[in-house]
Amino acid sequence: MLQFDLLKTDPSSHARRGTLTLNHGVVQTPIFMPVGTYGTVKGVMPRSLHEMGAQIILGNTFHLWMRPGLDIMKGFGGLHQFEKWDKPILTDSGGFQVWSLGEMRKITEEGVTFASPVNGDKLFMSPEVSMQIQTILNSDIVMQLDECTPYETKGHLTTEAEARKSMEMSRRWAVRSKDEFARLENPNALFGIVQGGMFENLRQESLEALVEMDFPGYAIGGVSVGEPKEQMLQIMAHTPHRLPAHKPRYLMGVGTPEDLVQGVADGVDMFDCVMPTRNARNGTVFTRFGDLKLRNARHKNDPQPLDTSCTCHACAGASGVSWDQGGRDGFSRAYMHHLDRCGEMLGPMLTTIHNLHYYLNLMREVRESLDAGQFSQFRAQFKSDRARGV
Ligand SMILES: CNc1nc2c(CCNCC3CCCC3)c3nc(N)[nH]c(=O)c3cc2[nH]1
Ligand SMILES: [Zn+2]
Repeated sequence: MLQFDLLKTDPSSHARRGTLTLNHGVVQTPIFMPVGTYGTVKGVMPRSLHEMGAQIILGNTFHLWMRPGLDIMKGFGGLHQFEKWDKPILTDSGGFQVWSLGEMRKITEEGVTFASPVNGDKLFMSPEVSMQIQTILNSDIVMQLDECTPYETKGHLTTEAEARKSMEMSRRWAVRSKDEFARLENPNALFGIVQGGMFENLRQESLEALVEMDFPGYAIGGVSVGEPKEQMLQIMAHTPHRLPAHKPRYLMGVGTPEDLVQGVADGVDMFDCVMPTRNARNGTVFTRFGDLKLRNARHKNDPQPLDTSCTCHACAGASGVSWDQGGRDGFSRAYMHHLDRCGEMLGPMLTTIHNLHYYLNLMREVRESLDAGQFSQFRAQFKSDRARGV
């Protein structure tokens, strides 16, 4: 089941404020969705995800199919019980992940054949198989199996003809995904995925065909695949606001804090990205006033927390009072720099909590500015804060 209620639209952009009601709960949009590939948001306990305000997290069909496998998933009645997350979950169809296997796969109209990266077994993924797996996972939002059209292959830019071929196969796989989803009587929501590469005419054809099929929600795929930033911004400016206003729009695999705010302005409701979690593990920290590299010696003796405005456990400790508000319970940059230098596991645990809290809090501030009709003022403040430097 899926119910999307549009609460407010911003007069000076395509930004909108909404509420998404799913089987496992209600999600306020615009929203950032933490990525939990193997059934865990790496290094973060579900209780911490609740504390930082995570409303929906991502799982991955491909990875969970490989390990722990469908029998175990079936035994637990799905991913919620297995990973002890009781709020909504969105699963990707596995297409993008199989593509990332590179040479180890063979694509035909029927589906994708590939060698398991876990034990080398020959495996086959089709729209039907992907729907069967996602039904066992019982995710609240299911993604169709699609082909993520590459931006370039071995230095050769994807041509319009190649992008068309790929987009048309994804459209045929959308039909097969929808038919199988219905045959399985899955009570959750299936999203169609718009493809078309960097070609606006193909994006238009793709979205029109998917809208015709009347999905409960839509994703924009095929971006953040190594294309120049301005090309991604061009697709963001073209496609999201042309999708049905009364249905949720999900931009896959995007992006930096700036990309998220721009995406909201372009009419996007949902985002996922590995940046906050992956960058946290290599000591790159997002803050209101710019990004910082923990490894840098300038942090060696700095008593301030990662972000002086932040109320997360790393920056404000148990009191939750930020440095700027007089709080002194957070960990210092000096300590975080030390943990990074020593390779201590507490380091990535704390930077992950902070980075996720930063992304989730950014979206909370976006929602509040939309509620107050202040989104354009928020964007100006966000831009100047981020340029201030840490
Ligand atoms: C990082 N850039 C990017 N990601 C893309 C993704 C993956 C989005 N993230 C999924 C989570 C990661 C692990 C658990 C699920 C894409 N997925 C699909 N199905 N199609 C795309 O065109 C597609 C395109 C994408 N571009
Ligand atoms: Zn913090």
